Amino acid sequence: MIYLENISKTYGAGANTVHALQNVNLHIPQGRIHGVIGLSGAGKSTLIRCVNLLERPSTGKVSVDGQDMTALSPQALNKARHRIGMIFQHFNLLTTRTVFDNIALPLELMGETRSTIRQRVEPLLELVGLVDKANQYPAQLSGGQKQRVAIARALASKPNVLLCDEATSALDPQTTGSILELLRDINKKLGLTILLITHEMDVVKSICHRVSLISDGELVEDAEVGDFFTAPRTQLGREFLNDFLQLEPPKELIERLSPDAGTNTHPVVRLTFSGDAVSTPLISKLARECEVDVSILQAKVESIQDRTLGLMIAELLGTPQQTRDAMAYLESHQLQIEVLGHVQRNA
Ligand SMILES: Nc1ncnc2c1ncn2[C@@H]1O[C@H](COP(=O)(O)OP(=O)(O)OP(=O)(O)O)[C@@H](O)[C@H]1O
Repeated sequence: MIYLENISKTYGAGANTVHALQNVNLHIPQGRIHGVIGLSGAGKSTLIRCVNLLERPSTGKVSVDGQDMTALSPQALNKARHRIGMIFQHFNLLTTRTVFDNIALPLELMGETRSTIRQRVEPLLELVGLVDKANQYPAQLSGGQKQRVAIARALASKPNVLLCDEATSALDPQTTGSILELLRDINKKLGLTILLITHEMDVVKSICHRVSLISDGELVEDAEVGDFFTAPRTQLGREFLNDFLQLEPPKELIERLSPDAGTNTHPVVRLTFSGDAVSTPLISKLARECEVDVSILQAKVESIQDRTLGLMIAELLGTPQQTRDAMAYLESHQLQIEVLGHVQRNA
């Protein structure tokens, strides 16, 4: 449905050149909800704006629904954009128009008659739960209601793709939840393909099927959400995950952590379990079989779509040989182990 092939985007020139996107390849099949995450300035907005050519890529090809967007004439591009709705962080509603008239705007621009417009807008008001607000103005609405109007407006021209540019970033967590619920509902009911960019892992966890991680203009991960949350492949992916899970060693322990293993130290490890490992009593088995003591400092279990993810920060207490055996044992049971550092025994 959406294909980005070798997309690069450069802003400025000479010493001011910014490589906002570099050789990005991405395929989003029809009916999927795809999230793109990344740090501020990574290139997320540029990426999403390249899909409907609000930004024209410097090189590469963008196809949506079988159409090569980069090859279209201005008129044909305008028409193709009717099939691609977009919503924004700050809603972008016209303050002088009522809710009804905001939703009607794209249809007016398409030259539809008043009766066609009414027939189209009324079910959309129903879909987004704003029938009773039809004659109100944006200033009279909450942030969540404004975003509902923006969603209805984006759907007015019957698009088959919806682009969401940080659509929930200006909303409180509860309202975010209700907007995500609405997007999920629309995705199911209308079979709409949704591409969203966000810096919030919660958003990805809640509604995305697949996620891409972008860093300095490059796509560094692209995975099903369950896989990304259970086994991110890059350091940045792990940092996003750790921020989301908020599983860091206690502060006083961080201060005592040394990167080097000494003769009288033991390792502090972060363990990530998924699949069968979550429901297996591995830690007690580990203690018995490798004769190490395991001191659990923090632990958490998360459900991500159909997967369960367990996380733990623990100290492994034993002789150097015993702790090596323990780590080999854990690895052989498909746990991911990250050694956070070493602390002095009896410290
Ligand atoms: N019109 C522009 N002219 C020059 N540089 C730009 C322009 N738009 C974006 N950039 C630069 O391109 C890079 C990517 O920006 P972009 O807005 O796509 O990132 P982002 O991941 O969406 O960031 P944020 O989360 O902060 O919105 C940044 O270095 C930014 O400064």
